[in-house]
Amino acid sequence: MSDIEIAVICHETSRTHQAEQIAKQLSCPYLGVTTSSQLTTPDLVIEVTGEGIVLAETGKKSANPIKVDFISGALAHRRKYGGGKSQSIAKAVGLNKAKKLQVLDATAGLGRDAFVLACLGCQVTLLERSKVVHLLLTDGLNRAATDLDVASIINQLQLLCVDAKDYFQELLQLTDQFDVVYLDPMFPHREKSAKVKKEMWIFQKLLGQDLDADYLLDAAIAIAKYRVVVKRPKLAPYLADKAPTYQLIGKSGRFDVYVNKAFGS
Ligand SMILES: C[S@@+](CC[C@H](N)C(=O)[O-])C[C@H]1O[C@@H](n2cnc3c(N)ncnc32)[C@H](O)[C@@H]1O
Repeated sequence: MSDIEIAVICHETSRTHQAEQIAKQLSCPYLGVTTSSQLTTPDLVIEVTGEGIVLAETGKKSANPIKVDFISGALAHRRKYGGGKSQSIAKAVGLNKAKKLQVLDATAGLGRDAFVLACLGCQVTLLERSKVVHLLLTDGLNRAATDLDVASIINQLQLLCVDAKDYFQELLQLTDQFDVVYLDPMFPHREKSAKVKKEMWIFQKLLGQDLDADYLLDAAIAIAKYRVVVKRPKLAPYLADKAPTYQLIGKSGRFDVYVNKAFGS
């Protein structure tokens, strides 16, 4: 992981207590009531705002702050018009063959893939090891849990702040708990979209690359009842250099599917 500097700020005095608590939790400084564009250091700030918790760059050029939003924007659009079980992610986890799946998303990130899977009926346990990302995701989940349209979907998600390597060790004693293990470790992005670039840049600045990702594959295969799905950029090498049983290839990304056994067997 990278060792970039991060601090907490808030937009209104009424949020001071919450911001101080978050700073304490993350063991980083609290810089008071201000905005990211008014600061030049540190590199990144967590902004506690009336509309939720945001991760942003400091400085005048700060744009596209990262915030988890399951209620509106791209994920709301995907929930309504995303194509249901004909989407690649649905086929990759096996929703064209099994109706209800228990999925372990071992690299939760901003929870977008997990949310899509929950919209399609999966129960998803999410693991996130970064305390900052876990904070953003918890905030997004809490806000969405009070929204009438998405609350029932959010109920299908359970988030844990843990390193998947430790969690996998515990699971080796309890086989068959998860039908599918889903992995989407960080990989340097080459997509052209400015927004994605900026967001990935902030994320890579915060997290670095997941250099231990190869280790996750064998452990995931050992615990998944039916299959492991790995999301990769289209041209990326296989995780752990291991060829999958088959692939689903899209425009910019692909899913590598490692089958342990057929559904129902
Ligand atoms: C590319 S992001 C995942 C994006 C996610 N699929 C989404 O839809 O938002 C990868 C995330 O996995 C987390 N991660 C990587 N290795 C992990 C591990 N061993 N245990 C838990 N989380 C991990 C990183 O901190 C990062 O937040």
